[in-house]
Amino acid sequence: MSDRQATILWLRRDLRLSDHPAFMAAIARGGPVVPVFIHDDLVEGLGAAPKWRLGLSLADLAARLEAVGSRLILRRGDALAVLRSLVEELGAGAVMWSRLYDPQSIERDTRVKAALKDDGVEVESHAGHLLFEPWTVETGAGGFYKVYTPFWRAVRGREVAAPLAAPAEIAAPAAWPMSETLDDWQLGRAMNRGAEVCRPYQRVGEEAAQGRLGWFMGEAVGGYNAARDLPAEDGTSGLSENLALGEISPRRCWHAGMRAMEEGKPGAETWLQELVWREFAYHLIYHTPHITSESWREEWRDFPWSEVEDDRVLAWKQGRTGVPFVDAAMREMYVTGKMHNRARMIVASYLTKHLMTHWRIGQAWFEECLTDWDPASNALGWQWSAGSGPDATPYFRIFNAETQAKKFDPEGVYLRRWIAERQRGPTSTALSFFEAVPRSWGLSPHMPYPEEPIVGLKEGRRLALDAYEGWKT
Ligand SMILES: Cc1cc2nc3c(=O)[nH]c(=O)nc-3n(C[C@H](O)[C@H](O)[C@H](O)COP(=O)(O)OP(=O)(O)OC[C@H]3O[C@@H](n4cnc5c(N)ncnc54)[C@H](O)[C@@H]3O)c2cc1C
Repeated sequence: MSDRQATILWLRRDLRLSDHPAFMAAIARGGPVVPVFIHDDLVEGLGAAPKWRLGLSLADLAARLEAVGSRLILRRGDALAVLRSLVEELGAGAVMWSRLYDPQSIERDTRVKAALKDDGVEVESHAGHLLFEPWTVETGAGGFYKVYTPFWRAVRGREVAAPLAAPAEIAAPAAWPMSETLDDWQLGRAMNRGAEVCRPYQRVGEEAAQGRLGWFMGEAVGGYNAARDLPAEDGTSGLSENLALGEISPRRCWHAGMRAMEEGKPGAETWLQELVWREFAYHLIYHTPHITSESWREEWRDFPWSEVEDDRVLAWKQGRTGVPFVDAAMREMYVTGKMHNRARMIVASYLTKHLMTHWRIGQAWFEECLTDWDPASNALGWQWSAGSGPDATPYFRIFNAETQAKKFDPEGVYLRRWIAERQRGPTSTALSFFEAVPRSWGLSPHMPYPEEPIVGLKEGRRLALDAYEGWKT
């Protein structure tokens, strides 16, 4: 065995053992494999909820690795500096990782790859986070897709390789390098008392994710077409948190969906289409990285959105706008770390249209609060809702939260679940919002619910349309 046979596996958003091409490639090199997670500036910059959720995932992965005789090494610092020092300590000959596609990760990974190669280290980046690498899907004219439906048509018939099994054994180095601990990192610090409230809603790790996928395909996908629009129902897969951190691979999801489709389950194709929305979001973030920070359509960059975080924006964040559907959804996110997709569209519409506030403010708040936060899907979701993005809903399509509630929550179950103030005997779920929020917000379930919306639905619609007309001309 050469003295450069050890391989470092740099884990990031691929926190699983099965269907992990980079892991298998590291094992195939034949020497010991040292899995490492680096707490660098990108991790430091995560919002409170996704950072806390990452910590739960790392703890789960560390336990899984130990069960197969391996370990998860934790190090804090600049990624290149940490990898260089581990290469030196271990005498490692190679570093491998699964690719990421957001602009910050690409910038970092390109720099790290070039420097390690200059040092004479073998470096390989592998697929694993997506079904289709963004540069492999091209329009007839040779460009990238800007519209979802032709993107879906281009990929739906493609061969997707079957998921790989988890390694049964991972060779360990003669001596494990020093590791920091998750306790040292305190990834949940910014969650404060919210962590305890939010914890029961998290389905953490590979085993839980695969179990949920099995449940969804067995019990729920058949009813997905109708249930996916009903925020009070448990009618969607709930796998976004697992996909965001790579606790489950999209390939595993794809194959499960395909099997359900072949079995004639009615919602399966729609579900696969949703999975491909995630791919589309990554296709766009790769080809047009400005989607994360600027209105994707250039002409929208001077739209008169406010970027001031005034009292109305605070009311939106705190679930106190006086528009029950909006408030229920914002509270759902604060308590569970997730929000139903229809609710995401409604709160985004209310912020960017009724409150005439820039989508970036909403994007940043979601980044703070979502345990399924994903750089690509969040950016696309916001720009789609605001009207500034690719294949976006037209700006003048303004959701009416009241009509939406009547249609998709006709019995008011979702509203009662989340808004305590409007009830005599509120549920513990509704009350838990007040246990999760910062004390500094000064909220209590005994406060009266706002009598009037901060901006009425009709009034806000008119203001938004007037602003749009004025801007267009
Ligand atoms: C303003 C806004 C912000 C959003 N931010 C995020 C985010 O930060 N992270 C995130 O994962 N999703 C985001 N979405 C997309 C969507 O709301 C969630 O993916 C979905 O609610 C997750 O629930 P689920 O796992 O039960 O989905 P299912 O309905 O079971 O769908 C299966 C999977 O498909 C993908 N998917 C579904 N809908 C979409 C979509 N519209 N766009 C992209 N991928 C999709 C997800 O990975 C999801 O897990 C956002 C949507 C909007 C409108």
